[in-house]
Amino acid sequence: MALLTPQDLEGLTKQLECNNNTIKKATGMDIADICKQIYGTTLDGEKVGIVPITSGNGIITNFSSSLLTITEYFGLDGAVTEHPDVTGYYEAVSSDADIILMADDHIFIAHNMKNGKIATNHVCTGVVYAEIASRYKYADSKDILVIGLGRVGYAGAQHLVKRDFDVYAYDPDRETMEKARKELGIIPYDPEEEHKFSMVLEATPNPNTISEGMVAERCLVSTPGIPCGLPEDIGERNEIDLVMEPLMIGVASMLYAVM
Ligand SMILES: NC(=O)C1=CN([C@@H]2O[C@H](COP(=O)(O)OP(=O)(O)OC[C@H]3O[C@@H](n4cnc5c(N)ncnc54)[C@H](O)[C@@H]3O)[C@@H](O)[C@H]2O)C=CC1
Ligand SMILES: N[C@@H](CCCCNC(=O)[C@H]1CCC=N1)C(=O)O
Ligand SMILES: [Mg+2]
Repeated sequence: MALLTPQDLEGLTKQLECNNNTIKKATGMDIADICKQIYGTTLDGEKVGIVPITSGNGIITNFSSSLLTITEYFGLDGAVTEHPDVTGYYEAVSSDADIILMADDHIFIAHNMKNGKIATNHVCTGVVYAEIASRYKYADSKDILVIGLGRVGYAGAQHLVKRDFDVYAYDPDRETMEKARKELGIIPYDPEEEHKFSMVLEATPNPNTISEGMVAERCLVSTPGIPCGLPEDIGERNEIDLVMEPLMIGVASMLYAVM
């Protein structure tokens, strides 16, 4: 499980504004519209309790404050609890929070105390980044490439198959590829084939996972993967729209998912 670093979270609001502009240009919708489309829900100033968790690698200095920024960006009433862990959870529930946000090193959840709905960051991130890629206005077909079929990528591929896209995928882990081919019906991407895509979802923890042969002249690369999988030179040469940021889009998806 690749963990965020405080550096990843610097200038978060700026990163979100920049990505929202790219998303609007590339899809005609902003992040809130896209989340509303995915879940059929809206946000209405809900109270959000953010509970720091000290387990495992411990508290990431600006993680909770980043969540507070995100909840406020989407018009919700967020608050970070004074204490972490069980004491913090008790504080949030006693303060009548509608939604609890908290993460250990493995799972990051949004839990709606009023309707019981619960959502994880990795599934919500996969789904929202997949949805963004799939709404590219200049797509040349329903072909979409998914690079990385881990917890995030697999959820994204599943969402795209459900939405009737022709989902090609690549992951070096053979078992994962076999599972995705059998369970999702994805088409294994063959690098030998000269098949260039106008929509790419990348969800790997490695750089340079996107090669020249994968991207069409005009392409939307939607990637939650950290670090960026798109090599600098390809990004400059082709007309590529890049949607990439470390946390906010996935959290927006979690909030809409539990309404
Ligand atoms: N931006 C955001 O909001 C979020 C970002 N992340 C990031 O997304 C990335 C993926 O997270 P998870 O799915 O939880 O990780 P994971 O470890 O479950 O899955 C990663 C997958 O990528 C595959 N992979 C590695 N190198 C590859 C390559 N060259 N080509 C194709 N596939 C390759 C691995 O075989 C593995 O199946 C991580 O960097 C994580 O930090 C995760 C959650 C939210
Ligand atoms: N326990 C810590 C938070 C740990 C979050 C680890 N999870 C990640 O880094 C995932 C979430 C999005 C991308 N990676 C705290 O409360 O400060
Ligand atoms: Mg995100």
